[in-house]
Amino acid sequence: MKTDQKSVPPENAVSETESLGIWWRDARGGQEQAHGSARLAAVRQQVLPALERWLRRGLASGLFAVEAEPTPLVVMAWTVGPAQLMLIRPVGEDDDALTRFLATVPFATAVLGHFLASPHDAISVVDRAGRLCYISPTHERWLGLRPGEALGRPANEVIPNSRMAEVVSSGIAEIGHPYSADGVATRIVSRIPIHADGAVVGVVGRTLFKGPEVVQRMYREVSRLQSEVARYQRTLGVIAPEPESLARLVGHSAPMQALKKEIRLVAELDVPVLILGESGVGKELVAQALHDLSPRREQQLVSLNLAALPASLLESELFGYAPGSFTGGHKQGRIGKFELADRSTVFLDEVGDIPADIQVKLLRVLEDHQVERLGAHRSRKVDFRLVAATHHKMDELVAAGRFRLDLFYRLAGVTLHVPSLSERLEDIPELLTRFVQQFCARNRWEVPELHAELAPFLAQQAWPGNVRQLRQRIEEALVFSAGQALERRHFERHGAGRPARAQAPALARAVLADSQPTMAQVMQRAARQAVEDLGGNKQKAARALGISRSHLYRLLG
Ligand SMILES: Nc1ncnc2c1ncn2[C@@H]1O[C@H](COP(=O)(O)OP(=O)(O)OP(=O)(O)O)[C@@H](O)[C@H]1O
Repeated sequence: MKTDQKSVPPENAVSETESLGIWWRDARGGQEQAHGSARLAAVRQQVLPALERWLRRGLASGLFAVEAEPTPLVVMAWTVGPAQLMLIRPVGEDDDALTRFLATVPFATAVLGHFLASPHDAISVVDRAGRLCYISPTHERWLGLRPGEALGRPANEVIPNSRMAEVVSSGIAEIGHPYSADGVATRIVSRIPIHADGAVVGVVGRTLFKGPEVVQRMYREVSRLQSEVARYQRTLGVIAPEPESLARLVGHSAPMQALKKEIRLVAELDVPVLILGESGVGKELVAQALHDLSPRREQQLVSLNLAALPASLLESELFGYAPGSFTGGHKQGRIGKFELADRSTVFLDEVGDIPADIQVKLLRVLEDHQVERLGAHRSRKVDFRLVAATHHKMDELVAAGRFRLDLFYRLAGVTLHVPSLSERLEDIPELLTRFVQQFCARNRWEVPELHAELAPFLAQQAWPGNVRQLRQRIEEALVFSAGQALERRHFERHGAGRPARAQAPALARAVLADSQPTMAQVMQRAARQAVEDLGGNKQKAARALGISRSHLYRLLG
């Protein structure tokens, strides 16, 4: 055991059983008195040097330990006028923690003093009535109090939002609570009830001034790490294999990543989705992905292109017809797309082209999911999810009175916008590689080398037909590359500088023939010319123009 005193010789030992003794000295007259154990006088030689040291520090009172056999002694000392008074007692095994602390730590009072005066801790003590009986200087300064000013006052009058009185009543400690004087938690507070004889006699409050800064530092560090993890997760999201349906949608440009994220989010939900975007951007692939990632994926997606059908057929395709309801129909009647899509998704492509009378019927079906076949007198409830797509600007159609606003709201529970190729030219290298690989796989070709200048060259071209047109141009170039390395010249075989025109000669001719046509006129003329050039084969004409068949039908009128 460490003390500031040498060991007392055994003959001067104070036994464990000896009781408290009082020693008194008149500093001026040197007069001494001792009361208590007769053997107390025997430790005088050990106690006095410790007392002198304490006196030299000029303190009015003190606590110190003195080593003795068989037990150490605790000395409490006071200066009263010119006299010094000491209470001396041995430390026993049953002594409380404080006494043992005092007896075993030679600088025990300095430790206690540190706690009371620490700039990082504020201490206050209330009695059982919740009145302040001690408040440390640090706490006084923080609260703007003069020394001793708050003593005897209720804690909740002096300390904003104090809970000392509550802890006196409950007797339950509150450890490490955030404390706020004015709504912003800047301190950590512990309130500890002190029990004596089975009752709460007071509460010690301890406010940590340094703690919150540490907590805030940790919080900042955790936030930094969290955002780092999120960044890695985002990166991994790109690296990790995508679901197949999303992988079919080639492209990792920022707009495509955003779109894929939205698809994942929306797919799960049973809301109608309207997919918007120019012709050939991949709206159908988006619709398929929405279905494949939805809870309805076990069933087949049911699709219908509304622009590719004459109005007379559209109604029966959508809603079906009852047996014998019209001449030329199947005898046993026919199920419509909505019924076919029971527990699945129905995808209505080119929904902006739907005739007005069918818009009304469609609205009715969307409102209550009741489908009535043509010529039938009963309707049937069908559990379908609707996904629709259009290249039209729907607000313009609605403003022109060509599309019902109420139907638009029904369709567009959520709208997804598919970016045009010009908005994501950085996807061209990936699209080029994918389309080349797919073409070669289909035709059992070896994948040719792709010239380095190819992707930048393609990115410089205009792609009014978007990805569909790009794909068609790549496949055409592959055909004429005859298995050699794919180069720019394979895209320029028509001699035109711009592949967008070169692959659509009819369109180029139409543009050159008339110096002032509107774009719509140019497109219309090009469509007619292409159909004529290709012997009336609309499928081939659409391919040659780099547009969808439905788009071609629209142009032909
Ligand atoms: N991101 C893409 N990744 C791979 N292929 C794509 C992508 N976008 C479009 N395509 C391809 O382009 C062609 C047209 O796609 P799709 O039919 O989905 O376009 P769309 O927007 O529905 O066109 P439209 O409005 O003319 O019907 C398809 O061959 C499709 O595979």
